[in-house]
Amino acid sequence: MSVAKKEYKRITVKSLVDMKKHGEKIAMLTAYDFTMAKIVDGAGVDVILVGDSASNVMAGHETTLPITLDHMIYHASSVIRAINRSLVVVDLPFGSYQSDPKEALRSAIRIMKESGAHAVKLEGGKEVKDSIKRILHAGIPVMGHLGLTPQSIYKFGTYTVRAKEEQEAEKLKSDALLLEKMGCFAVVLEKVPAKLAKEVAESLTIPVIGIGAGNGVDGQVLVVHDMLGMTHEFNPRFLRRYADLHSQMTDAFESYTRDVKNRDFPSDEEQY
Ligand SMILES: Nc1nc(=O)c2c([nH]1)NC[C@@H]1CN(c3ccc(C(=O)N[C@@H](CCC(=O)O)C(=O)O)cc3)CN21
Ligand SMILES: CC(C)C(=O)C(=O)O
Ligand SMILES: [Mg+2]
Repeated sequence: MSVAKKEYKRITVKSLVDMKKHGEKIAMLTAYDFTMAKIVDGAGVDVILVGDSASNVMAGHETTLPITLDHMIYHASSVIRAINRSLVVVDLPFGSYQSDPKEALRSAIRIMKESGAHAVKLEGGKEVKDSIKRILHAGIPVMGHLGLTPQSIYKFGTYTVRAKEEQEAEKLKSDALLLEKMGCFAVVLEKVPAKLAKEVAESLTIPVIGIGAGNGVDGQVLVVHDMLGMTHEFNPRFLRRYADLHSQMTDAFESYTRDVKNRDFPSDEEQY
């Protein structure tokens, strides 16, 4: 099951559903800029998420709430210019889809038209079903996002595991089914018990992409700066670091500073 059975020249929303059918796991990472997206795409990552986590990682905000639709379009258009193969999904930011379905559709259309992205993602289930329907009716693919939904952080107060209680778990299961029934092409499950996430993945035909949702789902997503070890103060249990860029970059910046101060850089060969 672990070996790719098919070469996908360009990933489409349909390829992802195919991958699930064939038992091929889906790899997704975030990217917010051209240079990073070029590397992520070139490495064969299936889906690039232009996440509203840019609010934290790029802009330094405490939460994802402040980032605007204009900011998301700027990030997404930079990413789109870099990619050859990956499917690019863009988060609808807080405030751009919750008020009413028409505004949700207008926001989704702006993302598609002004960035060239392939799909949008938004947080929530039943509460946002009319908005999701409206966007889908315009022919825009929608990815759902359930479990820990950071745009609702002030409702919950913490980033703890979600859906540990029976009632919340039941709501999550019915929301996941609703998203599939409406026509979403995939759903992200964030920070929920692995057993529940597996159950949801097995009950759906659309892929379930997990972050802190265990190994029983159809794919995984991480924030690229986290998995590269750049955000060394962010330490959730679900995070696996594939590089230690914080220390490598610190070493590089310290060496550069030393070389400049010592008049070692530039050398004779590095000037005209
Ligand atoms: N850098 C970054 N990585 C992310 O994965 C991410 C963002 N930013 N911003 C938007 C959301 C917020 N996400 C989060 C935020 C916190 C935890 C978390 O586990 N925080 C604490 C534990 C909190 C608690 O248990 O009360 C931790 O252990 O770091 C997980 C996902 C995921 N997203
Ligand atoms: C953590 C992922 C799923 C996300 O929504 C983001 O990066 O904004
Ligand atoms: Mg997000």
